[in-house]
Amino acid sequence: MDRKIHRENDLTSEDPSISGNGALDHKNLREIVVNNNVSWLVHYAVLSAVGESNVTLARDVNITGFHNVLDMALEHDLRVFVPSTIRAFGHSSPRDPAPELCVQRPRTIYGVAKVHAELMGEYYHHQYGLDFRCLRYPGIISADSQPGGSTTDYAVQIFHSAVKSGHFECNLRSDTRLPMMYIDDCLRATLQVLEAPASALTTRTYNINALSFTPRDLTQEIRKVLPDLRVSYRVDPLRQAIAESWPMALEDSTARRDWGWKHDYGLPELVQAMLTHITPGKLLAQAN
Ligand SMILES: NC(=O)C1=CN([C@@H]2O[C@H](COP(=O)(O)OP(=O)(O)OC[C@H]3O[C@@H](n4cnc5c(N)ncnc54)[C@H](O)[C@@H]3O)[C@@H](O)[C@H]2O)C=CC1
Ligand SMILES: CC(=O)[C@H](N)C(=O)O
Repeated sequence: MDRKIHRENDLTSEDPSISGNGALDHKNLREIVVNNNVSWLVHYAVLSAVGESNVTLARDVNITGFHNVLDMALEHDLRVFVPSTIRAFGHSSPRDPAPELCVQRPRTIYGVAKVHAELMGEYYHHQYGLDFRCLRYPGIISADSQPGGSTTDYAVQIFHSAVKSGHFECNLRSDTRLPMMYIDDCLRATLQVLEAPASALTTRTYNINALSFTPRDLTQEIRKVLPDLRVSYRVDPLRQAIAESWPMALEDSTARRDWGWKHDYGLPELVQAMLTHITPGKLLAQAN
């Protein structure tokens, strides 16, 4: 990519070049675009798990914020990438696997906003020629960021607990299978789709899949390294219901065919990478 990818900063950013509401601040967004010679808008800003408790704000950030991005893209001839999610599906979607094109009736403001983004991006692509690209991410597993309360976060928290106390209390049933992906695969897929020639793309919203596992599968794999790990289950009925409305896997043959998507991390590699990154020293530093 010849020009910069600029990350919109969040509301609490200490970056002096950014002020106000990030993605909601049209003037500020324009300044960033112009001053940084931006060519791609990579739009990650979102209210996810917390969105449900403040729907008005979630609507502003997740829907109005994306409208700002679209307007800016047309004004300045930019290309747009936005991630979507397994949350863009719902109870009435096929679950194993979820195809790229199917019924999507999510019941959270986060999921509804993501479907909205998929459709608006595709509309702008067909109507105005916007180069819009979107990947539906599975649950992303990363050692770098602390779990923020999302339903897939158990699969991050378990590593921190395993190293810190040797005990993890899981809020999902042991047989709940969800699609997941290690962060390195996610970032590589994102760069790959940004760099793919437009002529290779047969759709603008792609599913990407890596691995699917249950809390029990994950526990067994971690125990190969940390045999003393104890896991107990206290199921949160709300979370369990949410997880059961999501796909267990995503059908991603189009991405594999169009731009060569292929994940590197299976379950053993993911566990190895997470435990390598989460050391007791790091956990101590985070606690202080
Ligand atoms: N983490 C995951 O498992 C998955 C993530 N995704 C997508 O990836 C993207 C990043 O996800 P995460 O890092 O997990 O989310 P996150 O919730 O950790 O981060 C979202 C960021 O948006 C920022 N933000 C909120 N309001 C803003 C505003 N008005 N202007 C600018 N920034 C604002 C927040 O401060 C936060 O830094 C999101 O679009 C999410 O939907 C999709 C599927 C799975
Ligand atoms: C899949 C997601 O978008 C997120 N990680 C969540 O669990 O809500």
